[in-house]
Amino acid sequence: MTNAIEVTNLKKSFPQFQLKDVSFQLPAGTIMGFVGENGAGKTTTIKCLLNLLKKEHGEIKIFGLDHSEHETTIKEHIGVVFDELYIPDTLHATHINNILEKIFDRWDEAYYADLLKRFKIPFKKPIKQLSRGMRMKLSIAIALSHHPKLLILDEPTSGLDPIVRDEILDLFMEFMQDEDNSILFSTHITSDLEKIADYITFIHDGEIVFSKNKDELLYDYGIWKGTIEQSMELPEHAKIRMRKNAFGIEILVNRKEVNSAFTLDKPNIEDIMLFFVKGVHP
Ligand SMILES: Nc1ncnc2c1ncn2[C@@H]1O[C@H](COP(=O)(O)OP(=O)(O)OP(=O)(O)O)[C@@H](O)[C@H]1O
Repeated sequence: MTNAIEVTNLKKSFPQFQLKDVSFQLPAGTIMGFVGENGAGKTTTIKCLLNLLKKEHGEIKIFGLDHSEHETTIKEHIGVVFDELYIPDTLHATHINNILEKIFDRWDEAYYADLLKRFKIPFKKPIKQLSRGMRMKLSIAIALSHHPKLLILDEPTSGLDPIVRDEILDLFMEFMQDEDNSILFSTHITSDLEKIADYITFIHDGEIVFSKNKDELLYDYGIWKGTIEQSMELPEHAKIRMRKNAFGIEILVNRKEVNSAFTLDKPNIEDIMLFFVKGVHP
């Protein structure tokens, strides 16, 4: 399987923040959720991928090509959505069509019009008069209308109600019907990822904690609950992170290393993130 994105040892520093040797691969034909708390480095990584920020070190390949050397070719095949629409807000959807058909060789005016109709976005209303949900849907329609092979989405569903989020997730699933298409999707809404992601990459304080197949991730970890004394019976090497709660302690464990006599709860993505961010080494 080829990779849509390959990031190797990416470094970027700001005065009070560093991306530290960020590496991950997004296999073509799959969806990766990119998660981490506020300020963890998701947008910085995405901006480096898109060459909107200059990396200091490392290698970034998109469709197997260096992202900077082949920037123009690559951008013809990428659709990008940020959490806001960075377009002058006096423009309306028809103006945007007239501009983008001159920029993208593969701009599909009919498909753009279809998406606007489907999302009930008015063709002739200035962007500033659209609701947040409508602006996001417009942004997604724009990203899809030159038939990209890769969508890079930075919190595309944040601040949207569950109905609109569901419509947008459906559209992403439709996009994935072409089996070469891929999505990198940064979000805080981990339940969206539980629905659609194949891989989860978790960044914490500028470092990748894991980048794993979602099903393996959810299967490999378990949550054990009990008292400190009872926890002594768990093998030390199985324990990953520990948290205290009102009733005792919870330990994130490597399920394969724990005897089946122990009862383990199934974690979700949010549980796993919380253990890594708030938990301590046992
Ligand atoms: N241009 C900049 N100059 C200085 N610091 C910056 C700049 N851009 C981002 N940062 C800092 O880098 C860190 C990572 O920011 P980033 O936007 O990548 O996080 P994020 O994971 O996308 O967060 P959020 O979920 O809140 O969007 C933050 O501490 C931020 O303040």
